[in-house]
Amino acid sequence: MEGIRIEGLRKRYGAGDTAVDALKDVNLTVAAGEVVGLIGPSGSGKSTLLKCLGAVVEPSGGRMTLGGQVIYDDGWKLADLRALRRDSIGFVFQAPYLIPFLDVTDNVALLPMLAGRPNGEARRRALELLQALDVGHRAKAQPSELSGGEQQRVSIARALANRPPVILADEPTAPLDSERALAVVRILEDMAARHRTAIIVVTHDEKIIPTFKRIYHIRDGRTYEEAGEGRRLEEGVPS
Ligand SMILES: Nc1ncnc2c1ncn2[C@@H]1O[C@H](COP(=O)(O)OP(=O)(O)OP(=O)(O)O)[C@@H](O)[C@H]1O
Repeated sequence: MEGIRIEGLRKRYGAGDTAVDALKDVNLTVAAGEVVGLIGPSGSGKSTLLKCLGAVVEPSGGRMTLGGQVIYDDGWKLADLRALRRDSIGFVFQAPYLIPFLDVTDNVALLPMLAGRPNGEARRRALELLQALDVGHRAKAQPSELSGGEQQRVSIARALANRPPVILADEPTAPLDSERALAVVRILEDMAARHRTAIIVVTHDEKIIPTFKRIYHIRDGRTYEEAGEGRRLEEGVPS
């Protein structure tokens, strides 16, 4: 399938007496065009799961499919993990991590340029995305001249710049007020639907948790799907 499918994923750090089983049995699917929430207490394995999905950390077993491609099946199935990270996965973090000495357009155009796109084409695409995210008027500004919400929208544009099939967002709304946090989620949902991107949002943020149609909980290295549809259905059931 397109999107993300994770089956029986495991990750053990270290060996012997000091080994830590950070992921014991993770099962999760995100369809192309869908945004799901991932919630879990500190130490439950969220960061480890994102690092495995982002091909930053090697799992110990199980299977992961991204954008229709098996990337891990009891071992990496791709020789070039850097190309996978660059071309297939967009990252959005709690802090926007924009490059301070590049203007907003070049922050977004940088990855496509590194992937070999001509500069003019990469900048045009960057501008389109910035406009779609309502920060087109700030295209020539330096990151330091932007508000926190504007910087986060630029970082979402950057994550979308290579049209990745998958976006991993780690606490993307933590520093934002309610209105801006909800706006970021709406943008992610809109972008997922428009570009058929599968998006996982790791969050503790009570402001945005009720907006997810589907939620996975992770506890002690195991995932559980919450009956998110049920919450909506309950609301819709006449009393
Ligand atoms: N590099 C590592 N070496 C050994 N153990 C690790 C390593 N990274 C994480 N762990 C352990 O794996 C478990 C899961 O950690 P992880 O960072 O994935 O949790 P988390 O849910 O992201 O937590 P938090 O919300 O606090 O960031 C924890 O017990 C942690 O101590």
